[in-house]
Amino acid sequence: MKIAIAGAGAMGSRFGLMLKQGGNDVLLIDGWQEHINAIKENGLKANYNGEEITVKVPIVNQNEVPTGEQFDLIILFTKAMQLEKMLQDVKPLIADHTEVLCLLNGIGHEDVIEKFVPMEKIFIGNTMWTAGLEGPGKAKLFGSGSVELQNLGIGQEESAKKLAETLSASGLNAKYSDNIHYSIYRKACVNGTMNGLCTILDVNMAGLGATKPAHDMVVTIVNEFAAVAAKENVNLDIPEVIEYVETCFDPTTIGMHFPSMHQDLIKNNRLTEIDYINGAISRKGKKYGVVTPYCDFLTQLVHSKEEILGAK
Ligand SMILES: NC(=O)C1=CN([C@@H]2O[C@H](COP(=O)(O)OP(=O)(O)OC[C@H]3O[C@@H](n4cnc5c(N)ncnc54)[C@H](OP(=O)(O)O)[C@@H]3O)[C@@H](O)[C@H]2O)C=CC1
Ligand SMILES: CC(C)(CO)C(=O)C(=O)O
Repeated sequence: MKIAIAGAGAMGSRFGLMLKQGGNDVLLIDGWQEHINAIKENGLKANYNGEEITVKVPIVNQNEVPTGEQFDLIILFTKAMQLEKMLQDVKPLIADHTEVLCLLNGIGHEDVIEKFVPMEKIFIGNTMWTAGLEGPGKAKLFGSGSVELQNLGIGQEESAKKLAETLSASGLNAKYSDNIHYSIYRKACVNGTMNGLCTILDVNMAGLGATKPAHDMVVTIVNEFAAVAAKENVNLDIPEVIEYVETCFDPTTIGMHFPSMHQDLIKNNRLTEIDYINGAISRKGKKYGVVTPYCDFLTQLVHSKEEILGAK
């Protein structure tokens, strides 16, 4: 399959690497020139579950996407605030048959994608895979993960199932979800707790889980997400979601991971996706008349920290 990864940071590199190793024809697309140069010169390097590997994979700057090339699949893996610009830049690659899969964290990305891609070609989902960048062209990939996805367009279930099979054939452990809005809210509860709290407290997920107030904070935040989701007819099974969120504390699975928001702000001094996670719940809460004090406060704390650190 001919696949473009639009946004080849940590996660785009992971998916690109695994899909390439799985025999697909992969093109990475990104905007970070130093990273592009490093991959062009030395290949994509990765510490892959403890083993140092190099994979030769083509990469282009999003300002110079090849005209005349068409892709079967484009996987969107930018940060939420970069999504619209990326879609504008990759527009020439979107042919009539091109399927577009969005696996970004956060809520409501379909509103942006719909401006560029016909509904029947849009697939949305989320992932529990993790990844980090050690520097330009060098990824750190450990542990295992999963993907859930569904079609947005009516009658595209078979295409969504095939897409999940394609990802799974490269070891990405993908499955079709028959209620992706539920899955996205469920995953957003993971990010709404782990990402902001680990960033403010400067710990990994296992470190957060080892603190006494962690459980109460998780319970309160999940309840705020659930109250907002219910207004959109997504009825979260709150005890199950809390249990799911707290699996992230396990140091033997993904607990040692510093969430992507921590990587952004604390490691790389970059702005965060908080407005698309807890901030989205605050905004929706105001719209629906639901109070969300923890999400409001966490959003404010992360924005204050961005200002203090002069993040860009
Ligand atoms: N990392 C993780 O473990 C997980 C991340 N996600 C989600 O996946 C999506 C993509 O995240 P992720 O792969 O972590 O994003 P990254 O921050 O690794 O990459 C996103 C983009 O940021 C820019 N960039 C990244 N690092 C630097 C740097 N040091 N200096 C300059 N530019 C840089 C690059 O583009 P540009 O130069 O154009 O800005 C890059 O394409 C997000 O929605 C995230 O929440 C989901 C699950 C796990
Ligand atoms: C759940 C978690 C923490 C890892 O998949 C993530 O989504 C992130 O790092 O942003």
